[in-house]
Amino acid sequence: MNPAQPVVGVLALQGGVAEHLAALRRTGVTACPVRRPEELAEVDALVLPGGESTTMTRLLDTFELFEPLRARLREGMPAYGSCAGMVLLADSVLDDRPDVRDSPGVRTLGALDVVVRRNAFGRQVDSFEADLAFEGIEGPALRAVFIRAPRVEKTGADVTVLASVPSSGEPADGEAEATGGGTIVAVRQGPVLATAFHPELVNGDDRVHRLFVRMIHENSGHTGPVRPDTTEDT
Ligand SMILES: NC(=O)CC[C@H](N)C(=O)O
Repeated sequence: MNPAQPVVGVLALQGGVAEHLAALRRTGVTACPVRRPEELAEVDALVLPGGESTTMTRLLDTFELFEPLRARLREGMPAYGSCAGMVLLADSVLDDRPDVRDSPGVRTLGALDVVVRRNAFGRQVDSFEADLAFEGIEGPALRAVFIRAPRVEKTGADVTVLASVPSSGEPADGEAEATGGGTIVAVRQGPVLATAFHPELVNGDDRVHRLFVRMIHENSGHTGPVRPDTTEDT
């Protein structure tokens, strides 16, 4: 039995939980915060917001959510991670310090066949905004807000690159090949979506959340409409 609209959870340990809930609700789905394993069991899909991936790793353990969440992802639950959420969904995470091989303190959920580097845009540009072309999203360029953002440095064969920004500095190993020269900032693999930026912070543009809700519908046979793109219902 599939109700017409899915129930979408937002991992509510840290970060822009309220903003993601509001954006999801504007698309027409039921959205609720998830803090406990019982709440995770009730949702059809999950958003992992930004924050600090080391802190979120600790909180996932404290709230006994890490293993149940990894299990749901393995079973194919649709998920969308923004910024630190992208870091957590990755298979493998590199630190911003080039001398450190892996990122200590981050335990990843392994739902995306990508290598992600944390804080990849350097200290001088802790935050910036960019207008992006985004595959699967129509209309004007997407305004993207990056805050101590990660980047994707390698993608597996089943990963689709959805958006890149022009590279500054030296490309990482394999990056030029994967991106045609840009730095990858949004990817999809099956029912899993990730962006290095924060669409929930851009008022009046819910197109990334609408894309995610369409992915949930595709994946699960939910039949209800995704409200069309409009800036009027914000
Ligand atoms: N805005 C964010 O989510 C920042 C992510 C943070 N720099 C991390 O690596 O976890």
